[in-house]
Amino acid sequence: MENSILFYEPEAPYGFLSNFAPFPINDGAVTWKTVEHFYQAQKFNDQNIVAQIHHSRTPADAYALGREFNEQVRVDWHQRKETVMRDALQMKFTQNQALGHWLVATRPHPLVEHAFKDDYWGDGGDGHGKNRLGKLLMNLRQELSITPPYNLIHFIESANLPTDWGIFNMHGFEDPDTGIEHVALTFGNWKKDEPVLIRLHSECLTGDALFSRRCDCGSQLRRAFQNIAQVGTGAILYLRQEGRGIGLLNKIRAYHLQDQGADTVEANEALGFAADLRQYDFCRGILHYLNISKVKLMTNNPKKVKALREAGINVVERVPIQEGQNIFNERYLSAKATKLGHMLDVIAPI
Ligand SMILES: Nc1nc2c(ncn2[C@@H]2O[C@H](COP(=O)(O)OP(=O)(O)OP(=O)(O)O)[C@@H](O)[C@H]2O)c(=O)[nH]1
Ligand SMILES: [Zn+2]
Repeated sequence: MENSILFYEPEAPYGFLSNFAPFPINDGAVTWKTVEHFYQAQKFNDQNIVAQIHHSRTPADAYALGREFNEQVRVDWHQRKETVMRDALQMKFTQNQALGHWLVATRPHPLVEHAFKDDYWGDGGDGHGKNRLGKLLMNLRQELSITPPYNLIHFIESANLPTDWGIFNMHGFEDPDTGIEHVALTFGNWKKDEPVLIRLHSECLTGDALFSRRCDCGSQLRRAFQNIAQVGTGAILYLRQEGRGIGLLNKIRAYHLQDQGADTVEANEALGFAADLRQYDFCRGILHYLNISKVKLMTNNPKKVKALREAGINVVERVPIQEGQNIFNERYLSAKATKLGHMLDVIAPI
């Protein structure tokens, strides 16, 4: 089939789809090194054989043991094997969180296990095979693509990003509803339940890229990078929510009104917008992809803490990030403190 994704070797492109790929699964009692270890072991009632397969060093060893004891395969194996494989794939792609997002990202391409020696699970090398593994993966992909958090954001691709504070990993996402692109920058590694230092940073072209002193964004972004580099691990979710969600040109219109005396909230409202249009629920999908469930959030904005908690993210600590106060942004910061509830030690009156 044209534009199919052919996979087989774990080290090759799309190798993460292979049952030999090094992603552990836990069946509630035991952790198995790979899907192949789990699958081969389910063939047998004899617990000695199961133990030998469980401890085998590689998936190839597990596969060979499954062949070696072929005479002792349970009599009902042929009826059971599809259910066993489906359960194994469900565990693999939901317990290894990024994998589920990678699987969904393969849409709409057909998935084919290009296995010359296997015309049941694979395509038999020339397409005559049943490709049952590819079909189970496509069924799971369809299921995940309509299930939170996989349907909140679509992972697209990752790349390295050398910065002034070290080499970060950049992960690109697309909001399936709006098409808006978002970026997450990660540094270092973390375990699943470890609290991670993060920043939800809303895009501010003027502050982040044009060195504006009208706001505190650019200083906060630099501080977020510094803090993460200092700690050694962390993530910056760079959210395309320019202008608190009203966009760049409307923000310039709002600035124009502020040049004539309005404050940052009055200007939004004069343009017919609420003070803050930003939504954060899609961040749950990004944090799920990054395997982050507990955060130390760098923010002065209580709404971001509330939004993440409502999205089921455990905000264990708020880390203040008061940076870049100056004569040009003191009115803006005062308005954020008095009208938007930001936790700022702002010195100047409105
Ligand atoms: N509409 C509007 N948006 C502004 C104005 N000044 C800055 N912004 C936007 O406000 C947002 C600031 O985002 P952040 O710094 O991530 O968040 P915050 O809500 O200030 O809270 P912190 O996390 O404490 O920084 C950016 O999208 C800016 O473009 C303004 O006067 N009007
Ligand atoms: Zn700004």
